[in-house]
Amino acid sequence: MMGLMKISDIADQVERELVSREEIDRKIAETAKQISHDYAGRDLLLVGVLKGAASTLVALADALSIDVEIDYVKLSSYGAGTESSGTVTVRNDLSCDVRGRNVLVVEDIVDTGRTLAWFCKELDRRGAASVETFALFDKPARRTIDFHPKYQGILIPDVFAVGFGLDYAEKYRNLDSVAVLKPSVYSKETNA
Ligand SMILES: O=P(O)(O)OC[C@H]1O[C@H](OP(=O)(O)OP(=O)(O)O)[C@H](O)[C@@H]1O
Ligand code: HPA
Ligand SMILES: [Mg+2]
Repeated sequence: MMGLMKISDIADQVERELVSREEIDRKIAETAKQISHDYAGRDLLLVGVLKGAASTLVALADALSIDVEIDYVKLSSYGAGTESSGTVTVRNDLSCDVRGRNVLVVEDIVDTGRTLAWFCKELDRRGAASVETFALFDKPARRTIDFHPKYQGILIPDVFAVGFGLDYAEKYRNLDSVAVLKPSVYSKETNA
């Protein structure tokens, strides 16, 4: 692994590690194997939900043994804070037509479930042949919508997490594992 930021690089800001890099690598490898098996011989379009899913999508695509097409959509519901606004908006749309395609939506995290539930419905509306989901991290305690990704990720407790794509105020996405920040980080960053 090249120079991704590690917890030791920002030890002053981190309270504790939540998910190790080894656990992430294991989950990605296991899921990639399952997806390669499930979609063998079929067309597959991977859709990463920006910005958070970028790290997960690249890691997953690298671990697949089947050929796939890749596209991205930018959705947003959280803004700069730690609470979902409740409204999902498309900030940058897909560059392709999903009509008749098998789509696998790739996310960093499923939290309330609003983003994935909304986007899956939208893909159905656009005429996708099939729509499945993978979220690398899963916070079931926070669900407000009954949503279960087909490929289940690593379960995490009801705490705000950063790293491997997950941000706080657009920072920490390039941390190589997942951590909980010290409360002092949140109290300092009012308008930074
Ligand atoms: O299950 P939910 O409660 O909908 O939360 C999950 C979504 O929230 C985060 O995105 P965010 O809107 O923060 O955008 P980002 O990916 O650019 O950080 C995350 O990447 C998921 O897309
Ligand atoms: O715990 C989280 N961290 C960062 N972004 C998020 N979006 C939903 N939950 C989270
Ligand atoms: Mg975010």
